[in-house]
Amino acid sequence: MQVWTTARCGAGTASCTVARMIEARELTKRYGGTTAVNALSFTVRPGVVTGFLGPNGAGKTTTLRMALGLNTPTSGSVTIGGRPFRERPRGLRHVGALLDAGDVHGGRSALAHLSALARGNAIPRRRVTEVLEEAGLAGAARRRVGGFSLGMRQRLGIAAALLGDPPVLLFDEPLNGLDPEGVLWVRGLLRRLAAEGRTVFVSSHLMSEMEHTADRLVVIGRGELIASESLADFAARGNRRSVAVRTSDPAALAALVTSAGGALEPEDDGSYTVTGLSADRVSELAFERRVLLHEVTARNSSLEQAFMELTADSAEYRSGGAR
Ligand SMILES: Nc1ncnc2c1ncn2[C@@H]1O[C@H](COP(=O)(O)OP(=O)(O)OP(=O)(O)O)[C@@H](O)[C@H]1O
Repeated sequence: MQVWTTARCGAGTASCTVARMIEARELTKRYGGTTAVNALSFTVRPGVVTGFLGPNGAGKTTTLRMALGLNTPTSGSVTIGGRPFRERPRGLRHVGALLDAGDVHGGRSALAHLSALARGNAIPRRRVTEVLEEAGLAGAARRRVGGFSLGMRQRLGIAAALLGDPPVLLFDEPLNGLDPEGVLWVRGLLRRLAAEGRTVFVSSHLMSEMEHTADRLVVIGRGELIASESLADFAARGNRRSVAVRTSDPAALAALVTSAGGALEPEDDGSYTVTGLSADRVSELAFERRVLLHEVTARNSSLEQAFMELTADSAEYRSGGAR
């Protein structure tokens, strides 16, 4: 079903791109002694899904709230289309957002909630019906939101974000509480919104949620920028060219590896991990110097591992068993 009508602006033109960009510059937010966001700079462009990733407490919600003018930065700035969001006269028709799905009056029906938002933002009433259908809530439109499950509230929050047919969309953890069908729906929706030339910025603390959806990533830890790049570049960064090796002459292998610029670390199971060299290079070196290898295996770290490695030092909350 094609519900979108107003969000196109000659997608791809330079002025359209600028009008839809989210830009954070040295963005900082302190709460008393806690620095939630620290000198954060990044750019989010239209036409792609940008994942906003970070461990619990990294500062994602605080950043999104500042982008939406709900929190004031301590210093620095965040703009949408070159201006702070507060100065935007068109509200939901310019920027749609899902922040806290629970933040809806429980006594109202989904229909009444969306209708009130539509009235307040000069959005045609037919959009309410369209987004209820899009979110799979048409059958529950007249039910009180207080009786909604977490997943239904998420769907309602997403419907509200879509209501103004906005060219810029921000979603804070949109997959929370959704069933598998809902997860697939959101993934498809985010990709479609981006393909239509919109700016789609979506937060998550799980790489597994983003790796099938996002084209680019902004990764933060303890409020600071860790990476702002394509998914492929991020994966390559985490891929430390590690090679698992077994040998009966570790001293000779260590000398070879070190002289070639790599490093050798022993593992608990008697094998060794070589970093800084490819598996082919390790094999060649060992062959040239007659060092017998019993195993040479290239290890590719997954995106999840890359995320864990790069955010390990900045994760505020870790379970006791996490390494
Ligand atoms: N209103 C507030 N007052 C004091 N501290 C706050 C406030 N809001 C957030 N913080 C702190 O700022 C830091 C960042 O919180 P934030 O909610 O932005 O992180 P997050 O990345 O969205 O985390 P999560 O993935 O758990 O939702 C945390 O240490 C949090 O405790």
